[in-house]
Amino acid sequence: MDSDSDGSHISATPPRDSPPPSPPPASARPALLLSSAKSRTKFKAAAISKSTSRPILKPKPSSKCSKSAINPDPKPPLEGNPTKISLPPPDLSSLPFHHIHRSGSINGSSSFSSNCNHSVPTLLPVGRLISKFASFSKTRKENLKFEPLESNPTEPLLTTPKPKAELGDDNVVRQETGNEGFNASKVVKKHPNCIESGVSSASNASISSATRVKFKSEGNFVKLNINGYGRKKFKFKGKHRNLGSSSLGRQRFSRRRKRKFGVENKGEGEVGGLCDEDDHVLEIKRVQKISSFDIGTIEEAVMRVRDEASDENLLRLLKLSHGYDSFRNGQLEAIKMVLSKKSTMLILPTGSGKSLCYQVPALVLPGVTLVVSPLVALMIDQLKHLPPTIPGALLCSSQTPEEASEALKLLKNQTIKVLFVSPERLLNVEFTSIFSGISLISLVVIDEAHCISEWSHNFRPSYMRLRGSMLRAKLHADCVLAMTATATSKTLHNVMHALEIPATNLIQAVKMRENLQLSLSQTGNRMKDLMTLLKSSPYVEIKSIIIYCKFQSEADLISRYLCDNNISAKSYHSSIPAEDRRRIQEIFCLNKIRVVVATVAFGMGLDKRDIGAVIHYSLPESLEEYVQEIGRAGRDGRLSYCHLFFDEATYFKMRSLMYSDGVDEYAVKKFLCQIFSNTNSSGKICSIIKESASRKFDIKEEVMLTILTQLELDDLQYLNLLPQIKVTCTLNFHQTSPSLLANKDIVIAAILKKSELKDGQYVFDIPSTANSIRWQATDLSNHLKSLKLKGEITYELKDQAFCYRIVDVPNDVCSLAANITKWLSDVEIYKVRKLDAMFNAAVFAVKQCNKVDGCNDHQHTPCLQRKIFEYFNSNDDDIPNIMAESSRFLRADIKVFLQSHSQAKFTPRAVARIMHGLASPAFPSATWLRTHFWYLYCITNLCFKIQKKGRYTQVDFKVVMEAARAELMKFVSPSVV
Ligand SMILES: Nc1ncnc2c1ncn2[C@@H]1O[C@H](COP(=O)(O)OP(=O)(O)OP(=O)(O)O)[C@@H](O)[C@H]1O
Repeated sequence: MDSDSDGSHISATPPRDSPPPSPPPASARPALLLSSAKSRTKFKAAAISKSTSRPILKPKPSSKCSKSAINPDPKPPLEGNPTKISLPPPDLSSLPFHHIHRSGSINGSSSFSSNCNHSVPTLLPVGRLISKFASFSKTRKENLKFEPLESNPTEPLLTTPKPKAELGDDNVVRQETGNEGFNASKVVKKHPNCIESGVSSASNASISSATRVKFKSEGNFVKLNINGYGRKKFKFKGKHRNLGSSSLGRQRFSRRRKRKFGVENKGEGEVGGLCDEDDHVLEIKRVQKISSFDIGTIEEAVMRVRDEASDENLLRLLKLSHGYDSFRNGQLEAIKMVLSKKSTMLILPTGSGKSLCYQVPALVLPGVTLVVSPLVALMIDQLKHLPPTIPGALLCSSQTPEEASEALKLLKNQTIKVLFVSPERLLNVEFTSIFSGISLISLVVIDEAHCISEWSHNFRPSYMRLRGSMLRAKLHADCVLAMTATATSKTLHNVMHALEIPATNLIQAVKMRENLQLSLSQTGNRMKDLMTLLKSSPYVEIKSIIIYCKFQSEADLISRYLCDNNISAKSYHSSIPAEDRRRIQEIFCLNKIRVVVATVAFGMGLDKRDIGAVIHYSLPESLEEYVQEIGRAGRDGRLSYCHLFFDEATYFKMRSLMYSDGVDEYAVKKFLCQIFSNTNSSGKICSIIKESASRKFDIKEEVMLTILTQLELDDLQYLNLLPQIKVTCTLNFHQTSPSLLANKDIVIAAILKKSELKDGQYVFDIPSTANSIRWQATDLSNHLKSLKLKGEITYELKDQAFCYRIVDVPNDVCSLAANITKWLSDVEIYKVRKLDAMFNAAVFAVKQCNKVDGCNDHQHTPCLQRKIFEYFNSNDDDIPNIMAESSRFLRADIKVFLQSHSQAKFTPRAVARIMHGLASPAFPSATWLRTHFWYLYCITNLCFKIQKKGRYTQVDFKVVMEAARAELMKFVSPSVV
């Protein structure tokens, strides 16, 4: 069923297959951190400055602060040597995928592109991700030329039902079903995504996981992933014949399973089992539809659409290429807009099928469709989900040079129809030079387009550099499709402005799907309440759940706790190695674990259709984040459950954290001085070592990048950003002597001139050496690599740096610094407002909802949907908050703190951070948590003394900063009161 609704409809979703959930047990009132609880329960209007558009303009020169005022060597803000925390470089050796070349692709014989050759490889994603599929290995050997894949002997074949003991969920199921009396309300009907209960749970679970692998749509790959059944019969005439055989095999396999397990599945468990089968049947039918037409028929359909992009022609093409019977809300409109070369902004809810809106045009348009995606994992996932009729490839930083050049070759030959790239790659000069003078790209798709806007919940500096003018100039792309699921009107305006999309070309459907039942509760003991929730109906029966939390440590703790309580769970966050994360996502998708406890890092691009519940253990940072995360539930259209736990203590902590990126004008000015310190450097490569600069200016690396990105943008254009590299090289010679090698190698000659000899090793700076011979730094690095391969040298690189080329030097650094600081501060305020809006919506539902529109107990679908709708459709900047106005001890504490650290240099922000228990590059927690102002000490009911980070988190950060400013003034000149 298509569960999407049109924008006009915002209402509660009546349960389709199961009764409404019985409410989780009432949770305790939250314990307040400080004694001034009264003042915090009242809302007060926030004094927040209003700003709507990018405020930075090239500053006019002022007499005080001119080019000459640039001081290249600012003093560090803190005397002494702050503890240095060095992070290991990312390990790029464990690449997540390879390319598979399958000779003689569908495209080869087609006229998708006039330039297409006859025997061209189709690129498919593969790698360890799928290496364990034995059936696939077979296919590989027979039909395809593949790279060797790693096999995991410990891992059973997914197509084989697992022995009971291996299924971690079994105990859980038994125990939880044995625990049914836990919740008073008895479940009559099961949630369709539920765990099968009873004795046969193991068998059922194994069916479930096995069949899910077989029937899950995995684009190019899975449709080739023959499981060994029914290979003889196939209808497809082209190279995709495996596709047909695969689906027939699936059908047969499914029937056998039905026969084998049908008896045990009777009763309650049957519901779940049948639902799986229903899915399978639908998927089989869809795949059969695609496979039962040959390429000629699809080509003909494409030609018809090219002649006339009518509803009828497009629908026919959709059926043939994707096997779907109809378009969903917004899809047809978006496809038509794109086919008529109109740049379009598309806002559709998560899981509503945005990808289809570029996939169909990719088939029809003559050139390549370039899809810009923020995450490698997302790109891989999207590539996997391309239908077999659309060959695609991707380019990302974690590829080997061979893989990247292979993908580029396919792009140039137009053997692919879709290329996924990261924004960084798209901005790379080497990449864009491919397109100079030729029109290869028909359409540029910006996925997760909200990342362009600094006002979005997910701003990415590299996305900000994507501009309509740049795409036209560098890629000759005359049509842009920007897609997102969540954007406020301010974000939307920003994105459309950046990409030059006319206001009329906006397609927007409802923000949320209707099959999500939203509930929430204020909690005093989240872990206890979470366990209660998971053991009560309907959650106890749901077989696939995501729990979102704010902190990595929380995720680890909860997953351990769940495992200890016989709920199979894994934690997922960015500190977990990429390979392990990939594996966790994979086993979750195969329903081998029931719960993933994750930070925000999990879920982008996750297309698991049967997630039955999303639980927020912590408040999301914004309503956008909330909508996006709950949108991962119920993608199969079935009623799914989303519960949010919130409490004031976590809100205060999160609100405080929002200020951890902030910078002072003073620091920005010093940073700008450093950037432009070499005024004679026009055209040369400059670099700033990230780690040391971050400590020196007390600015986080991401914020430094944001500032540099601002300086590059159209309205300023002071510099061009270059790829980041490690700039310090320590080199050893092995075969030829240095001087002899220098005679025949210009790079070595330059290195000898530029390097210092330390312990027999040559230490030099790569950018300045490259400048001395007018080379690109990346070319010099490549040259060193080739000398290393020849055995001439070995070397080590360190000091990751921002690299840039200066275009223009600002006349007035002071006002430029002021403008940038103001802009950063506005972004910070906006982020805080988003959190306030999220918290307020939760508080409203719990405390103010009159429960007349269908809300009851903890279930607040209608009122939360209304709040979300209002949020996305209003420009209201005046969002109230519950922060304390001040504390009577604040000034006194700051005074004592300054007196006891009189040797250190503080800014008001640095002091406020310490009072909020926030670390910064120059004031790392390793050093500063020793001060007792870092923590708040509380005495619990049981007379235990516990410490909580952030003594003043309940007081607005800006208020603490102002108090610090006043005390610092007094401290510096005691006459100031
Ligand atoms: N017209 C259609 N009919 C039926 N299913 C469809 C249709 N269009 C897309 N789908 C299916 O909907 C699911 C979600 O599609 P897709 O991943 O493109 O969603 P999305 O909007 O990009 O989601 P997200 O915002 O989470 O990335 C996919 O499994 C896809 O095959």
